[in-house]
Amino acid sequence: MEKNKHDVFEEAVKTLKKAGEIGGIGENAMAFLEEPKRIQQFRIPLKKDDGSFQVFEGCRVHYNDAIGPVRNGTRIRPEFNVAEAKALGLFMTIKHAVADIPAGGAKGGIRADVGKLTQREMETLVRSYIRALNPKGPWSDVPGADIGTGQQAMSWMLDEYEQLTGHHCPSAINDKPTSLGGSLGGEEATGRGVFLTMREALKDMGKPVEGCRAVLQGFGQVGVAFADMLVASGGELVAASDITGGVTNSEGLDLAALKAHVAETGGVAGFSGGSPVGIDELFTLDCDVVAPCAVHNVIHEENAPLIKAKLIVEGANGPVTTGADEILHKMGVMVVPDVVANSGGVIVCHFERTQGLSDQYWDLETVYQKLEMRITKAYRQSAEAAKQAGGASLRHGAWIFALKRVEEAMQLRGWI
Ligand SMILES: NC(=O)c1ccc[n+]([C@@H]2O[C@H](COP(=O)([O-])OP(=O)(O)OC[C@H]3O[C@@H](n4cnc5c(N)ncnc54)[C@H](O)[C@@H]3O)[C@@H](O)[C@H]2O)c1
Repeated sequence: MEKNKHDVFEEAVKTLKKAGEIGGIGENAMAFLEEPKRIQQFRIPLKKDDGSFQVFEGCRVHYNDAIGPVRNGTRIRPEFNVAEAKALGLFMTIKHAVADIPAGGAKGGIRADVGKLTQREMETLVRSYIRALNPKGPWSDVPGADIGTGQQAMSWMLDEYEQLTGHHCPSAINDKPTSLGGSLGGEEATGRGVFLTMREALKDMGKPVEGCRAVLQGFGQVGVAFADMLVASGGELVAASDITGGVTNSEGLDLAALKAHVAETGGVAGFSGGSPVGIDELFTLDCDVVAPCAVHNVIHEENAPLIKAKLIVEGANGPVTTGADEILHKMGVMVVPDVVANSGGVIVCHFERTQGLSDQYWDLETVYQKLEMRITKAYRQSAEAAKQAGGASLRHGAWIFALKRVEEAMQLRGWI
């Protein structure tokens, strides 16, 4: 997968340019949007517990803030790089706009291997990141979590921010635990959203969720929440894979047993309730829906023509390459794009910030209800924009809808 890491931003810009062309977005808007508005880069020194010393590279991309303050995403992994942050910052800009969230897109992170850091080193690194970034609060830049950062890291970030500013401000950081002002429903939000957008797409195809046969790549936070809702709604999970391997059962996998197996062994491989299948091979199985919820670029020009499902729902960011997208569109396969399908997390982050600013915290039912309303609307708006663009793909529909909003905001501000 890492062989594609330098292509991530190029792939994102290809989609940007194509959507801009189909949607008639003006050349000034396109010229401004082809690179981020601002990039902060910094180096973080760290004295390690074993007496050694290491310097870590960090960055934060503020892709575009025309429709509101930028938000979200702090990634810590050994391969993290600026191109990745730029691509994800652009995706975030589009995701916010398509879900009618008045926020811009940002992404940042540190190039580090979390597994090789002690807890104290991790805390120091994360606190140093906040000092280097010096975020200006909820009306400017709100960092959230991503790969390598969870609720503990976000708690340290919030504390560091509040120590620096001298006052409490829960809405300055997203993805916090509820005891520090986080929202209920945050952990399962993305997987729920993947399910809800799949349901809308099936509706458009005249098919019910009941009896729908899905294959899932990625048995993590997103994949499991998606599978839970699928099975609870009468659908069948006919194959699942993670980094350890895959398993298939045409009669439907026993989800509870699979979850217990993963909890016990650490992976899907070796589950006795089905037959082994390759981690990418499962995409070409006989099924109605493919849900890639692991990593990017896994559906490409070689395996796209072999896909039998009529619907793909992108739980991961960028799992379908631009080349594969064109092939699938011609084959009549609908792809619910990442910027809509996996926007559940971003939407609940918006709720988290709203709750923090108002000091009023919602129950789970309220969060779920508002999530369903907002993500369904994002899907509908994208489908309508695709139709208006003369039968464009749902991905281009979503991007066109978002780009028009961002373009209008930039025009009103007098930027372009
Ligand atoms: N968690 C969120 O709220 C959220 C929001 C938007 C997008 N995403 C994206 O969704 C994807 C999954 O996120 P998550 O939070 O569930 O992560 P996670 O770490 O909880 O789970 C990832 C899963 O993918 C599997 N995996 C990793 N590499 C793989 C490979 N090469 N082939 C097959 N399986 C592989 C892992 O074994 C694991 O089961 C990521 O691409 C992430 O960027 C997540």
